[in-house]
Amino acid sequence: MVSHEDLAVRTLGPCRIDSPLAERLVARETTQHSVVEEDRILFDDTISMAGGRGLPVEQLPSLEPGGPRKRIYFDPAKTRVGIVTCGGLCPGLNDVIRGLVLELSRHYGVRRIVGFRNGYRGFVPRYGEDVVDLTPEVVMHIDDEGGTILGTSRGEQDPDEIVDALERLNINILFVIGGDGTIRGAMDVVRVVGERGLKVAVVGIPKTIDNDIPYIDQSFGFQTAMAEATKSIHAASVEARSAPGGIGLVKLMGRHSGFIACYATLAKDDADYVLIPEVPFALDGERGLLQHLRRRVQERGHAVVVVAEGAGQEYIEGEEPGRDASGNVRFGDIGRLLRKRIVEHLDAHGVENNVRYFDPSYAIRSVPANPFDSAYCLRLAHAAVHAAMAGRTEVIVARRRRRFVHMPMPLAVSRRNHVDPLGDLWLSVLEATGQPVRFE
Ligand SMILES: Nc1ncnc2c1ncn2[C@@H]1O[C@H](COP(=O)(O)OP(=O)(O)OP(=O)(O)O)[C@@H](O)[C@H]1O
Ligand SMILES: O=P(O)(O)OC[C@H]1O[C@](O)(CO)[C@@H](O)[C@@H]1O
Ligand SMILES: [Mg+2]
Repeated sequence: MVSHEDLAVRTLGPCRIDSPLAERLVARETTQHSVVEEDRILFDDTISMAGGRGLPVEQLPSLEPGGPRKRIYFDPAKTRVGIVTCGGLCPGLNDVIRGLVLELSRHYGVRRIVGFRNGYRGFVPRYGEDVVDLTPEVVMHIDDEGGTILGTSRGEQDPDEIVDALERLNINILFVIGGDGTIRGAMDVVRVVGERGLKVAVVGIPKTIDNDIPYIDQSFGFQTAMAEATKSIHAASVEARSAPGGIGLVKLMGRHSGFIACYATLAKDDADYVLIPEVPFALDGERGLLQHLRRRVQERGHAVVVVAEGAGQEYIEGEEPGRDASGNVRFGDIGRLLRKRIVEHLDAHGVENNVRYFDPSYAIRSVPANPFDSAYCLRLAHAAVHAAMAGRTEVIVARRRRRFVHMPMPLAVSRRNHVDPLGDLWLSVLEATGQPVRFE
């Protein structure tokens, strides 16, 4: 259970400098639409959860609100900022970079902003990466493209070498844009910064198309990626309906969390089966997927199956799961295995079949952000700049139940966000597909 202590935000010191944004804050008060800096946002949102703690309201776990402060820690004229993007691509990375640079330069008057190339290796001299000056002119139209203008990478780097680079360049604020691995890396940087007695703020903007960062509303880029995924489901459905015994099979990203598969399915209500890592399924047997699918094809002539890449890994034999440079597990291809097993099963039962396999893979995450995600990225970037200028460190900025908040990095990596097999989302998926609660 998340406690008050888990939500405590670290700061570099007292805020003694008037913020250039202070005038705009004079009339602000806590409302449905804003939370003033003196206020806190309750963590629990049901009476049973909050009441179950048995605490007076002021002692309930609460989050620090995001947003501009009247007084800030860093003197903008003397502040030097670094930005890095790490991990896999996600729609909106360029929007976040652009938002950071524009907010820092236009509203706070920060003049020295650099981008480190290709993730954490951009700090390490032996890779020979250059450092990019990020000005408003450089970033103005980068949101038109997917990817990240800074490049990204996986793979472990020595936090001491990262902090050496921060020291060499006199960086006061580091923005890290990345997923759980990136945030863990940032926590190592914070540790070394502390050991050396430096005053460097490290603020994260969480990035994951898998939507697997806990305690936040959907992560940026998720909506865009999910919308892209619907195109493959639609194509699979068209193919399936246009051939005798047509079966459209779509594999979507989602290593440990099946959010993309679930939401894309709900958005394009064409799928008959959704398989996700969180819900194990039996392939064989009277109540297994294959029998069910065969009956469905015999009755209705076609079917669409959506599978998240991390689902059903226990069926992939003979292949030791590999690891990527960051140590993340590389899964076997559940889509190809399903295709093989479906064809074998239907052939064995003399059922005509035409299986079409779609693997949109990277295509869903390399596109530019849609307008919703672009706006979301910009607002996250604003919140990140406000947090950093106020000396917050080892935090990510996040939106939780539509409020922008500061969340300590340790909490953000304390667990993974999963589709709850007993929760509302999975229930909606079951209702939309009509598939059984379990294949067992
Ligand atoms: N446990 C860890 N401790 C320190 N650094 C880490 C850790 N895990 C990953 N990193 C570093 O963070 C960077 C990005 O990590 P990773 O490749 O796991 O992507 P990610 O940020 O989790 O994003 P994605 O959502 O694409 O998985 C890499 O340089 C990696 O070495
Ligand atoms: O092949 P890459 O670039 O390492 O990334 C693939 C992985 O990255 C993600 O997009 C995010 O972690 C996963 O869904 C996917 O398995
Ligand atoms: Mg990760």
